[in-house]
Amino acid sequence: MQLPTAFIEKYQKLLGEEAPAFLASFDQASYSGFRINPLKPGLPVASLEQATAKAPHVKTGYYGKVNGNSLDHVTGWVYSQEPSAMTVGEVVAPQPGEKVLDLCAAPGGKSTHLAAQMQNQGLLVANEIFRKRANILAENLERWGAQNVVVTNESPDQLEKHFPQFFDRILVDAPCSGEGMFRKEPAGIEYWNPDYPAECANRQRKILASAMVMLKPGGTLIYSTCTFAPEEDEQMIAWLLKEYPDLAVAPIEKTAGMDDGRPEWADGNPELKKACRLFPHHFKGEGHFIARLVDQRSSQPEKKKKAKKGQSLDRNFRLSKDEKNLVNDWLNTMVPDLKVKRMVKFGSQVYAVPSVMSSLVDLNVLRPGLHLGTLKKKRFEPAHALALALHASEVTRVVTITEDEWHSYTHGETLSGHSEEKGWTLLTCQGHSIGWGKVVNGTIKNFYPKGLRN
Ligand SMILES: C[S@@+](CC[C@H](N)C(=O)[O-])C[C@H]1O[C@@H](n2cnc3c(N)ncnc32)[C@H](O)[C@@H]1O
Repeated sequence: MQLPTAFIEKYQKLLGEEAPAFLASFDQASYSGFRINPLKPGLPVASLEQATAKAPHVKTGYYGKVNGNSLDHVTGWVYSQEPSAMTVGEVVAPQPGEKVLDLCAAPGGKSTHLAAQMQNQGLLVANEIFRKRANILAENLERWGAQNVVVTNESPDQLEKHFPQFFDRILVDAPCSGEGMFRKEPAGIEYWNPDYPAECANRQRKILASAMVMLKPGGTLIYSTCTFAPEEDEQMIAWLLKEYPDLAVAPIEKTAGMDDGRPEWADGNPELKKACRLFPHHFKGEGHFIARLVDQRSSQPEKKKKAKKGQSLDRNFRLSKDEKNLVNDWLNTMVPDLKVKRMVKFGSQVYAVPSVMSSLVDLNVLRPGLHLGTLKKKRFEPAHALALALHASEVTRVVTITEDEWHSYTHGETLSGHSEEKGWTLLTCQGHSIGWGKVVNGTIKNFYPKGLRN
């Protein structure tokens, strides 16, 4: 690989004796990996057969490639993620019930990992600044079947106005110079110049300043990049510690091949050793930097905010009584155990909002929670996202189809010869919830979203 001379000289200086091994790693093959989804009701057997090894550092992680068109992938039983990137979610370690923010979230590798650990309890806000990327993020989270995720499309400085001191845990997986992606995406090398890391660092400081506005006293901030540049890594943590004296670096458990942070590449503060570096000449992955910081102010018990008279968290998004009844009747018949405490509509689209979510007003929200379905004239049509978030055991009417039929279904075809009982049914294939069908005169009408058909 043709690396820029200035890049080579920089790392020769920084790494000394280690530099030849580091630079040689750019000519070696890159690593692929995937995580399995514990929110789904079984193991993705076909994908696991493709795994080359278990990733020892991530509970749900494996080395190997998954097929993007496979049943496992299309139904969200697996997520393809590079093995060093999956270390981040493991360090974030969100707990069920917490309020968590993934501030730079698209396309959703880390968000899906966080959602998996939260077990549908609490709130994960997955935010992305660019609309197109935010749409991809929402799609990936929908496949993953997480029920407690709100997807927003805001810049960090807008988001901070909405969520002051709100989150228990914030991940800033920062836009960076991406030196750890050179092997996978060599085109990225063209953007690199000696000043690029410093430019990225300016942007990262702004993003981190917004993150700090949103962090609760006593909360945890996780900062990660996929670059080796000290300006964006140790020097960024040194800056945080100076700017926010309440923050302290917390240790990260390191397994084979993981390096300590390098204090000598910043201000010499030995605390920086607690950060984690993943170098491709030591670790089987593309490269990452991760630091965990804890706010040492004591956490305060939450005050319940009273909605002002005539206002509510969801004003503008309320369903009428009739609309609510329509949705609840459908849910009670088809998914009796799904209890929706907070329901909103965006246009004709109905969502279940995580109850600890703040107001939706004045926030650019793509997905305010689990998409339940669409209000049609006097009827309710369930959303594809709802099918992907449910297990067959939770749904009163289920039809199991073969893999060949699943292919036909994804092409938009109707299915025949299954069920005589009229009405909605969840379709499953090899235990995977794949979407909705509606039985009419012995055939199953296809409700696979047109935009996903192939
Ligand atoms: C490293 S990527 C995130 C990858 C993601 N966390 C994942 O695991 O799939 C950084 C993200 O930050 C977004 N970004 C770019 N500029 C930004 C800014 N000024 N503020 C916030 N996010 C920004 C990018 O669009 C990109 O999606």
